[in-house]
Amino acid sequence: MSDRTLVAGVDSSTQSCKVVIVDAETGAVVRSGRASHPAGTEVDPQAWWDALQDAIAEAGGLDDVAAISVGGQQHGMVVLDAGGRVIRPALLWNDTRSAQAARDLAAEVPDIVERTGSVPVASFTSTKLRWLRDNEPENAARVAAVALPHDWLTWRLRGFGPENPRLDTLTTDRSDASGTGYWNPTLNDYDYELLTIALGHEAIVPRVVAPSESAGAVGNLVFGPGAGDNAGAALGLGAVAGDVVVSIGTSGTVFAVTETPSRDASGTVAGFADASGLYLPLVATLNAARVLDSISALLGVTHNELGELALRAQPGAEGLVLQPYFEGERTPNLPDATATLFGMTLASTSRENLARAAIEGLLCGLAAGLDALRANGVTASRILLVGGAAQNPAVSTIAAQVFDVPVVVPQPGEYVAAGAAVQSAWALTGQRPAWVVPVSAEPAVDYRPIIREQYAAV
Ligand SMILES: Nc1ncnc2c1ncn2[C@@H]1O[C@H](COP(=O)(O)OP(=O)(O)O)[C@@H](O)[C@H]1O
Ligand SMILES: O=C(CO)[C@@H](O)[C@H](O)COP(=O)(O)O
Repeated sequence: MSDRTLVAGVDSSTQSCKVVIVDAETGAVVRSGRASHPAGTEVDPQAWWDALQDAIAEAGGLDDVAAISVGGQQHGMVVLDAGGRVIRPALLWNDTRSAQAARDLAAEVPDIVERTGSVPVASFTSTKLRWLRDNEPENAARVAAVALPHDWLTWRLRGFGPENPRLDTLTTDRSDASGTGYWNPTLNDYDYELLTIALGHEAIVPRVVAPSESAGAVGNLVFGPGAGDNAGAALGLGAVAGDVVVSIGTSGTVFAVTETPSRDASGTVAGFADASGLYLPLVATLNAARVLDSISALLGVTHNELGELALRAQPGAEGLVLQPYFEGERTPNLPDATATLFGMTLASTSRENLARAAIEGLLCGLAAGLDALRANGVTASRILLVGGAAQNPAVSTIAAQVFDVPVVVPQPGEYVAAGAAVQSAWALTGQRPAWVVPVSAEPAVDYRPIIREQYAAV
């Protein structure tokens, strides 16, 4: 039997659950597993639990693992009754039904940006609680505790649930707490009054575990605090000042680790916290990797074939511009928007140009996010490009044409799960590990202003 110490990290993301088991000394992945989540913006958390069990089993189980930490999609509303039962399916970050509730909360609490660092949007948990209060009052009345996806999975893994409903043992971390809409990043604590304003009554919220602290142990298995997925990726990548992470998963996100909190009154930049004790100003779009899923399906090609088509077209796709608001949009805040294709002429309307317009459109949304971060004081020396769609060579090539700073593509990997594994090692040893992240591609800067100019024009 090996004498090396193994730690696990989980990413319970929108589309799937990923588990990595790594060498605590080096961070090298020893085993991994993955299982799909159901589609839709409303999901029974039991499906995440089942997927987690499957992914852990595929990763060879936890018998020889010393610590585990769970990262996950942010904001999802998991409401529990006094018996620890889930009251209704979770509303996910990309469910836009609470758009009006977000506007209502912003109007009722004029100093909400000072108090939470962010203008509320439909993604945030607080707006989902307000929607519940207004639309399902019987369910709202039963809410005894509110948790996030990573909080609930950690609690279940620690042996709690309807069979052992100790709501006071729920835990979270400051990165995920900061996305609820009722947490104050400056005071480093919940704003309980905002929670009550949202839900209509008081409720238990998970204890916020510090970055180096353990969330508990079961037998010999130590639990790290867990994190929101974007903060997890920042940890997994070891992002430092000057690094701006661009993640192209179900969501598109642009974020950086900063020493000071941000408060963008325009609502473009969310003033989140990171998972190391610092801050994580972040811009999120609703339309990212699935834009490419959709256009690949439309063209009847694989992702790689879509990339090949796109690279056969010229930058700017002969004027064809896809504004990819397939699921409404969060940034800009247009929850009811739909996608539009501009600039169709007989010459521009080709498969190659459509493939390129899809990649350019999703990247232009993210480049606008970079502009907003910069306007809020973030320095960008390079882009770290991650997430499912970053694995596509055409995406990184075109990213080097859309962003005006160098793009670095780390070795393909599950960086949210890797960040959770960092937390596991940190909780186990008391020391934050400094694992090396190899780079897989560094396309030369090839900035083509025409792409963003055309997009801005529509
Ligand atoms: N080579 C590729 N090109 C484009 N998109 C891809 C590629 N590989 C995976 N994807 C897409 O990436 C998405 C999954 O990315 P991931 O970061 O795991 O998402 P999430 O964390 O939101 O669940 C899926 O929509 C998938 O189709
Ligand atoms: O809402 C946000 C960030 O504010 C999203 O980034 C979610 O956290 C979901 O992430 P993915 O599952 O798409 O990676």
